Amino acid sequence: MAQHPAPEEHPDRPGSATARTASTPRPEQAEEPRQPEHDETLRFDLPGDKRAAVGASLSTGAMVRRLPYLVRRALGLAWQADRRATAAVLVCQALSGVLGAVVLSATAASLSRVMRDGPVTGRLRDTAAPIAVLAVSAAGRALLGIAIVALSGRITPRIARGAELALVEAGTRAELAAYNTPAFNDSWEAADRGADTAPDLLHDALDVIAAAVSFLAAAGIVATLDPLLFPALVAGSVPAGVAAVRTARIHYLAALATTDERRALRIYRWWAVDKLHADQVRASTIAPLLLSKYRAADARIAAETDRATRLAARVSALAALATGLGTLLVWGTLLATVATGRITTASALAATFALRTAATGLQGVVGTGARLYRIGLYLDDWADFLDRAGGMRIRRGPVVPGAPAEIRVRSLGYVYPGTEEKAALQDIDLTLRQGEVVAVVGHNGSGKSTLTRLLTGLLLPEPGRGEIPWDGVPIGDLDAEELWRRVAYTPQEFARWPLPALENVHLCAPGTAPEEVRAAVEEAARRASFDEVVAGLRSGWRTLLAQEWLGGHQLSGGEWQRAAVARSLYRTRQAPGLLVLDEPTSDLDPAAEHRILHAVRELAPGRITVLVTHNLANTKLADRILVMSRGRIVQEGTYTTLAAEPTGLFRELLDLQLDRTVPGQRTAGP
Ligand SMILES: Nc1ncnc2c1ncn2[C@@H]1O[C@H](COP(=O)(O)OP(=O)(O)OP(=O)(O)O)[C@@H](O)[C@H]1O
Repeated sequence: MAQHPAPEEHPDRPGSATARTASTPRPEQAEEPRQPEHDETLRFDLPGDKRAAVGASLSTGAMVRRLPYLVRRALGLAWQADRRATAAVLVCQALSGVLGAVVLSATAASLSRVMRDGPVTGRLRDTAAPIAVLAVSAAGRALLGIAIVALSGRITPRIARGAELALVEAGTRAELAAYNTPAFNDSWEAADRGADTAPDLLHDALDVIAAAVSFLAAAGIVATLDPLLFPALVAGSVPAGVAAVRTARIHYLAALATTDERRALRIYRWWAVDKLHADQVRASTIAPLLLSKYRAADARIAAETDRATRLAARVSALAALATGLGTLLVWGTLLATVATGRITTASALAATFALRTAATGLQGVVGTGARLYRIGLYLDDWADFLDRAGGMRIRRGPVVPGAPAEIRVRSLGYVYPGTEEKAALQDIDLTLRQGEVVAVVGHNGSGKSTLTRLLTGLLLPEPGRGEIPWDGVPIGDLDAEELWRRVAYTPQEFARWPLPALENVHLCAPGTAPEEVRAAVEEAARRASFDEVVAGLRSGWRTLLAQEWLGGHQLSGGEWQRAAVARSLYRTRQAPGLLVLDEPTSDLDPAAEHRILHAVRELAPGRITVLVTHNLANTKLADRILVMSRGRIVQEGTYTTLAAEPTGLFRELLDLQLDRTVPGQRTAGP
């Protein structure tokens, strides 16, 4: 059996036993009180998370009020997924309900006929017709049940895929800044779970409908036999119903309480087994550390789940006790009606059968209804994400930009969420003009990449923290799609798309004929030295480049970077506006780097070019260099002027880059 550490022993958990033990000095040593130190853990706290409140308010009344809406919603999803199958399933369900009622009344009729006074043969003959009806109806119901299962089996995978696709589409419509906010990540996670549960909604809705129909049919028969029995039936079923809702609430809240842990499990799992880090997992022998963190998170989930299960069991036990009393009430009422002669023994027998059916139906409505309600909460998260993309849906202005003649940056500052004490950018004032190549250099973390994300409109200036007008129009007023059509951008962490080489460069809309783009792609590839790579591929431009898939060709890091740069250079044909290359040659050999820098210069006329680099020799090709430190531009000039300054950051960095005399260095020669 796996030896999971007890949750309170987890060293990462602030306040955990181990953390306290590690940081609390023993009395004989405790001369100076020390502040306890704790590592930060993966936490995903959500200020203002509404779901805990929603879960806590889950009550029988709320569930009953919401049930019709949820059933409609489930059917709506099914309708979107497959109209004909949904219509067929509804017809089958209705027919099944009718046949259920027929079975019940045929049972009642045959029982009352067989228990009448008179000769046995006559009584048996009289039951033949209702029994035949009963048999045919029961067989019909069974067949309809099979049809319902088959039809919903056809619909539910379509609902699942539709819900998933809608979610992915909504995700691509969110602002980039969304990814920096915990609330967005959380709402994505919740929506993802909602998409997973969407198909269950149909199953449960169909079960609720079936249970409701069965209850109504049986209750109708009970009420016609003796109206007194009906309230007794309802009262007897209430405890089980309330328990079902309470149990659903306990499990929903437990799932909510372990959101962090479940997310941490996925993260540790990914780090442990993803191909991207498989070499480091082995070489740095980190597996035991990752697995211990995984086990600790798992243990916390197990502890919470056990607690919820114990609580739910207690609620169910109480409900079982109350259900016993309820059963006493129902059967006591039935016996009293027989004893007082309100109904005959034959009717009582029929009522027994109908009462059992009605009780099962009612419990089905409430029990499945509670589950439906819980799924409905997840589905709300999904629907909310589709509407608002986690509150971060891209909603920009309508202005369609042309290739910018001038991009200005005025008093720009930028603070990432959660880093209020340290602005990524401060007081940036800058003008970029068409035809110019501007290099950006500076220390790690000085804000270079952040600046490129703002210039390209991937991030927007926050209110009160400056403006970036493109030809006089604030960047937020530009239509986002149209703006990005004017941008060719290679980020520092470029994508390695799992696509054939040709598509990996042109990234055109589906259906684009290869011959339409081939010449331009080849030209871009030549400029980025990617042509040499393609020449060596087993199927040339048609080779699938997908390092994470078996069968996909593996490129080296530098070869991928050539592909990424070729992509941007190709795009300059369609996007004659702004070319931004963030560290485009960091993995390249000198020959490839040289060729790309030439291409940048060649392509400069007619566009604004921004080149972020740590290799200061590369800045010689720039018309202007911006030197950044701690979010500010601290120097500006050409290579010649900046290199000639006796002091300043550029000079300092240049000297360090040229200086390779280090202690212990061996001198050349014998
Ligand atoms: N998504 C993010 N969320 C929070 N802070 C961020 C985020 N991205 C960057 N930062 C912070 O903003 C600051 C500037 O980062 P940026 O990536 O712009 O620096 P850079 O100059 O490009 O660094 P490098 O040379 O290492 O690429 C850093 O302090 C960094 O920690």
